[in-house]
Amino acid sequence: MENDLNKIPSLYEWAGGMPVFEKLTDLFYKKVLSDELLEPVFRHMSREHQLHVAHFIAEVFGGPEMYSTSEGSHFKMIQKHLSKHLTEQHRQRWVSLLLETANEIDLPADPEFRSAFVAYIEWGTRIAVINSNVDDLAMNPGEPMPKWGWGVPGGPYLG
Ligand code: HEM
Repeated sequence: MENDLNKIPSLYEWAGGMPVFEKLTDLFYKKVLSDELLEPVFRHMSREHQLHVAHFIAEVFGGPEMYSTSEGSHFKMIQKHLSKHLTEQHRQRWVSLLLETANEIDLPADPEFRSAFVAYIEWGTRIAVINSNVDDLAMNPGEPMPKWGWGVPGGPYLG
């Protein structure tokens, strides 16, 4: 019993599970496709794109292994960004629209969750821009998915 009470939830659980991640990317990519800077980058994205991104982030945050077992892998995700020639301007707009969406869908707004969320988004988007400016990458196709945790705060504030 004591263990249950003391168990620190994953970022995935704290966010509210898969429906929350799917809602986040659904609304986010609607914004992206109405944005004049990002629309040309995403115009040809696959129909599954937004779901795959939801499942990828959910898995990184401790959710089920949906992306890596049936939709892609860390290696395939990295490959999707190669040669896309993304700029810092693209990245900043992407981050800004995602955070705007997070507020609109009431993603948990506590300091601990948001600091972990933003840290991951900063990390992931900066890597996406770096990879998008090369045409090839020496990477092990079996590279495991990244795993993100609560960082310095160590968990949510539970009163
Ligand atoms: C944390 C940051 C990011 C994550 C987790 C992420 C995740 C993903 C994933 C999982 C895919 C593969 C989707 C699929 O399998 O259908 C993908 C593709 C892609 N991403 Fe990202 N991404 C990130 C940042 C960015 C940024 C900042 C941009 C551009 C501003 C970007 C542009 C793209 C594009 C253009 C594709 C290919 C879309 C297509 O043609 O299907 N990504 N991303």
